[in-house]
Amino acid sequence: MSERPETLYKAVGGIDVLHRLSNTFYDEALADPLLAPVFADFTPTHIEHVAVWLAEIFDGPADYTARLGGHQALLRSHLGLSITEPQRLRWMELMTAAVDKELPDDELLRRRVVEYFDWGTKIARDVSASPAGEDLGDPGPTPRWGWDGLR
Ligand code: HEM
Repeated sequence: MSERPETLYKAVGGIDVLHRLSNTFYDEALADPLLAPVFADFTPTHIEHVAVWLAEIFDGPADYTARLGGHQALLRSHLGLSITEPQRLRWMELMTAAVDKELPDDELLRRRVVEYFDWGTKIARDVSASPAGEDLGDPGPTPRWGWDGLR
């Protein structure tokens, strides 16, 4: 078997694939009765921002930190959303389908990416229980997710 690329970012195929993943996911999420109300203030920049965040998480360029406010800004954008567990599970269901559609046919790669989403959606749900504007303190740098999960 050929060697795996060092990072999940390279293994998924880079920013264009992450952009397609984000796009496919939001097509479904915005049409979903359980999720659409949460995304009432959705703007198309969201699709690109999610792709840029994922690139950084999966060990690609740190552009979310360089131009979009980094880890703290990502957490802050979920404050006050009051995400329920059924909404988190629907988010996971739609994202897992998007992963199956857009990512290379590599079982381990897909599993690691979905594991990241499971971990990250729990954080989003927990943060979303606090009101908008809450001081989150310094959450530290953006986490990185690799072939062995969280580093
Ligand atoms: C690993 C999981 C997640 C990631 C990586 C993620 C990523 C992001 C990013 C990058 C933004 C900022 C977008 C921007 O700047 O325009 C954002 C905002 C947002 N996220 Fe998430 N998110 C996750 C989980 C969730 C979940 C589970 C929900 C709800 C069920 C959710 C709902 C939202 C909403 C409503 C916003 C603000 C909407 C807007 O700006 O239009 N997110 N998310």
